[in-house]
Amino acid sequence: MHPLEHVLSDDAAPDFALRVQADQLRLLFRQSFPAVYISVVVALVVCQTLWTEVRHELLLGWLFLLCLCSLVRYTLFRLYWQRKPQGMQILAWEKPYALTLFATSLIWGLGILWFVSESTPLYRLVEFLFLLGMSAGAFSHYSARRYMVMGAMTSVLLPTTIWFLFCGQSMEVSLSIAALLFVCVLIQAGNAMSAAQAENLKLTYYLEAARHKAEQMAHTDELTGLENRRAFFDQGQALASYCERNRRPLSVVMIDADNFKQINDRFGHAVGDAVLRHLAGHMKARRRKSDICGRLGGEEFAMLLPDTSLGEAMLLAERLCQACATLPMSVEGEAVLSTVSIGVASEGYSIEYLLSCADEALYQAKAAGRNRVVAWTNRDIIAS
Ligand SMILES: Nc1nc2c(ncn2[C@@H]2O[C@H](COP(=O)(O)OP(=O)(O)OP(=O)(O)O)[C@@H](O)[C@H]2O)c(=O)[nH]1
Repeated sequence: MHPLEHVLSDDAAPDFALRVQADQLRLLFRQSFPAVYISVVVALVVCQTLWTEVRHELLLGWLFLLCLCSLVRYTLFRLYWQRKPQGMQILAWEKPYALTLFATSLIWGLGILWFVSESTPLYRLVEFLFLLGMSAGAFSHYSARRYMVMGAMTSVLLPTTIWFLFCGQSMEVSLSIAALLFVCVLIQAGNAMSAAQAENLKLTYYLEAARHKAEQMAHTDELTGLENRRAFFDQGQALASYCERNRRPLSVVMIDADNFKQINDRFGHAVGDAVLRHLAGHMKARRRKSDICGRLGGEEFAMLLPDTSLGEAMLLAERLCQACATLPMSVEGEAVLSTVSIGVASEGYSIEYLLSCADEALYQAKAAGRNRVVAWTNRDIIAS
């Protein structure tokens, strides 16, 4: 288990292994493009060096094959930059990337093997040095994906190394043993690098997810998923300022569960919590995107409605009141009904003042027998 895993719930932790794979592939596309050119340039140098040593048609045939494969790889990179695959889409590019990489590496490995078999010992040494250089290049370019670096290095180096090992010449055998050691060391270093990089990426994802969760927790009421009191006031004030600047109406609806203590006493606190979530569900079902719905504390809720007149807010409040009174929650086969009393106000642009008006109206609704909506006006209080 990762040390940061305990701060994340299961749904907050996406499939990090796949994300690592996708990001490593993205890194490969970014860092390995120069290898397409370098491979062709080095191949030209090889041909020039071996021009007097190896048959020309063999050299040119090999160079042609290598250029063709490099062209396919170049096209792959161009397509990748044009399409810019997002998120996990990039995983579909892994196969063509790996196939073209292994094809290029094999052309190198088998081509030099052929040249070696036609060359004098001095040229064999030169050819082998080219191979060592190419496999070191593969290490630096493809280390982001372990199997790619191993595949590329072994395809380049192994054919000639094996040929050297069994050709019976002492210098070639020594070279092949040195090359095998070289490959082992590079593979081990490649494994360590790739694992460290994967661990770093995972750490970044965990920190990202933990920060996102902390941000959510800071403004969300854990029980109902609505905004908490602080967020309601913070976001509410910004919304109120916007309405004031644009001379738009702003209303607040304050909701309080009726006789909630009795529900807790009769069914227990857990059922009481479920009833609060049920009430919050009714609010969520009626909110517009621009509305702010919050739990102010205990069994008291509020909705801040921009662009909404008192009459429109009354309509919404009455529907909400009716839904709470007619759509009970089922607990172990028994219907649990919790009515609500609601106070509505549309008076100015101060959240504190709006809430105090709505609270006054709510108090009147309770006093008048609960399960009703009362609107506050600056003239008088009007009951629906
Ligand atoms: N289950 C549960 N109960 C809560 C929570 N917060 C507050 N309460 C309870 O809500 C009840 C509120 O009781 P009162 O303030 O007397 O109000 P009421 O019983 O709804 O009566 P009226 O508001 O006058 O209709 C108390 O028993 C609190 O313990 C909560 O998060 N979960």
